[in-house]
Amino acid sequence: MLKFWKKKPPAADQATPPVPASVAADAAATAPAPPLDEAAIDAIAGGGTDIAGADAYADDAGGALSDGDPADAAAAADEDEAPARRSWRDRLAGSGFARGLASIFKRHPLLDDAFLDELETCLLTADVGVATTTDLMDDLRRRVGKREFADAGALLDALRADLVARLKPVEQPLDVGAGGRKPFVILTVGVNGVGKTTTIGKLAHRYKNEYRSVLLAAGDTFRAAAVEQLQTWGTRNAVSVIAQGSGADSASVIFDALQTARSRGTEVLIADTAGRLHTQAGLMDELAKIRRVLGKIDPEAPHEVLLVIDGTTGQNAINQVRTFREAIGVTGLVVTKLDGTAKGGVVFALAREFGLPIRYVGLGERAADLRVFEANAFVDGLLPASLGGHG
Ligand SMILES: Nc1nc2c(ncn2[C@@H]2O[C@H](COP(=O)(O)OP(=O)(O)OP(=O)(O)O)[C@@H](O)[C@H]2O)c(=O)[nH]1
Repeated sequence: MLKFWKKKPPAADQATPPVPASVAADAAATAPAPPLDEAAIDAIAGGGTDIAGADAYADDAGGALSDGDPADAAAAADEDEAPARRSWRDRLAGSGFARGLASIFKRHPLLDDAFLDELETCLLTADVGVATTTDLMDDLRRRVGKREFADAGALLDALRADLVARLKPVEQPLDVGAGGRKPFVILTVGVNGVGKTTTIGKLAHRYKNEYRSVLLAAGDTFRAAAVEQLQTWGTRNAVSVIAQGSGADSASVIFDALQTARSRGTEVLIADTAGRLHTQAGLMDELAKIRRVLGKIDPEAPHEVLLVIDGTTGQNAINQVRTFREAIGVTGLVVTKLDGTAKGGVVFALAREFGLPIRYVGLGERAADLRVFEANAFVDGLLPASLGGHG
């Protein structure tokens, strides 16, 4: 039994945020489109019709196709790149995990029981999860018992190696050029407020910087501000956004966007969806509908279903992955908000529980703060750089 439980129960799972009850009226410049008629889509898709003029199509569909101003995009890029890119350590230093570990190694020069107990508590409170913590601590206690470590520095090296080994299997970057799919369709899903729209903006920035053509689909038709937010990212990065009025059918918007992307030869299509609690069966069904209608144009689409997880969520993230995986099938994860006060340990819990690729992590709000997940950099960012004479 873990010693931690004898002292203090773990924090209760953080509740997921509520669904927004209303949408801002001013964002709905166009009337909501009627719900998507899947029979009509069969007719379009079956006929293999491609759209001749994407702009005209978007307008006809009551959509707003906002092309970004390259000058704005350049300014945004300057703004994002101007200060030197901050290191992983810099970004993760504020996390509960990093601060806890730094403090333990500073206060305990000796590898005694007090040190090991505190380390165990730190892992658990940082949301690493009971199973992983048990594994890790059993191994460290055994090796300390055998006097395998000459000093705290040697134990730190062992801890680093163990943590990296746990994350290496999920270090699988997303290759949007894979298989020559055009467009490569990314569908982003997740509960409310986890950072889906922001992540899409950052991805658009990243792919544009890789000289890829990108189109965004404003499929979050529930929260009007999400459409504006996406259009702002689109403008900043000179990326078109396909949108319809608020309350429009999400599947219809994303279907339009895929048609448009195909007709333009766009390389990457990224679709936003409304935040939904994993307990809302109706909204979860909507995701299945999106997959169905995309499949009518391209049976393999979406090529990536990215589930965005808020890094501060704690163990509730496990339930979210489970439910979204059942509803739509998840192929990759993005863990956001690992900067600031996030505990960070949930990344280890997710890796152990699901083994799903962690494609990106969010280390801040700026475009350049979305990083391709790297196990070594992440673990090094959490662990103390040096033991300041205690090693
Ligand atoms: N510090 C930090 N903030 C982030 C990060 N990613 C997103 N955010 C912030 O999180 C908040 C919510 O982000 P959104 O992109 O609106 O979240 P969403 O999932 O689209 O929200 P809904 O549409 O309501 O479901 C915003 O204030 C973002 O700036 C990150 O990696 N770090």
